[in-house]
Amino acid sequence: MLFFPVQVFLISPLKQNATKSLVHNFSTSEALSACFKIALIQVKVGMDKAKNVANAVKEIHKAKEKGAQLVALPEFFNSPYGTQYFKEYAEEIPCGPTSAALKCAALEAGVCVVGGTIPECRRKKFYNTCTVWDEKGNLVTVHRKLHLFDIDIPGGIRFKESEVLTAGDEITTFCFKGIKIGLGICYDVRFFEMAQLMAKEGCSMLLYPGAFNLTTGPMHWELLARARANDLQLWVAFVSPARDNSAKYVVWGHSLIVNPWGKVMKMLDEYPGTIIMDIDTKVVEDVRRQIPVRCQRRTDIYDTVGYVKKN
Ligand SMILES: NC(=O)CC(=O)C(=O)O
Repeated sequence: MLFFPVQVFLISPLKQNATKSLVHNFSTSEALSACFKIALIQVKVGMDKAKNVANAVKEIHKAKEKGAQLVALPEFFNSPYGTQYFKEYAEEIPCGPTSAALKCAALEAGVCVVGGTIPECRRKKFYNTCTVWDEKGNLVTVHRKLHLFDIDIPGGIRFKESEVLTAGDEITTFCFKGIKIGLGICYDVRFFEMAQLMAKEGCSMLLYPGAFNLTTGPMHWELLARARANDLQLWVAFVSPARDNSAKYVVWGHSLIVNPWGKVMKMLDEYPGTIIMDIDTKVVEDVRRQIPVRCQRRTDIYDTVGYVKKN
């Protein structure tokens, strides 16, 4: 087998700006300052889908009572995590019951809901999909997990999402109160290039519903959140389900928010809970002004991303 080094430009289908071919300098006029209150809801997920959804809806309303304006749920909040469950729990978007419940919760509470993820069936394929609803209950966007979680760590964990799921093929950002938020799902966070594209698009925050496990969680969960926040100088939030030790896939929990300095501002343990936090995107500007790596890049040396293409 021959391997050829190939130089490629980072060009990607960005939903908000599909026609824009990306250059490698960060735009300077992108981020408007805004303050908002975010809630990250770490719920326990069981076998009963209706109960999982009702519980999430109840927590959305509680977060609203605490002043939250944007409420985010975890990965697979309506379904247990496991390839054996995805087809059974899958729904069409937006006409399934989970979409209906999220739409209604967003409208009744008057908040933006980032609906974690659910198994989605679409044209005979299955996806791991995040929906975003505005405070009027309109579906703003969907993100389908781009990188499927296929790993094998002997003595640790083996998981193969691709046995059942199909990967999405678009990068997704959306606007909330004038700022751009980038969406990724769990394993997506390991792929720096994806996060970098969203930062280049002008995101001030990256939000990842995720469900790491007891092997990778302690090693990489906080590390990855801080790495993305520090490298890209933006807010990063991860939202996990709470831990259920009787589940086949035991999640790490530890939903967290990291500021653009790379500092963990709030982190839960493994139990159900909610993080409520004021997000000020002015911090993004402050960090970027004080440590101006974005305009110090030696793009003359590394303007392109090299990879090795199999032929
Ligand atoms: N569950 C995932 O998608 C990712 C994960 O657990 C990991 O990257 O580790």
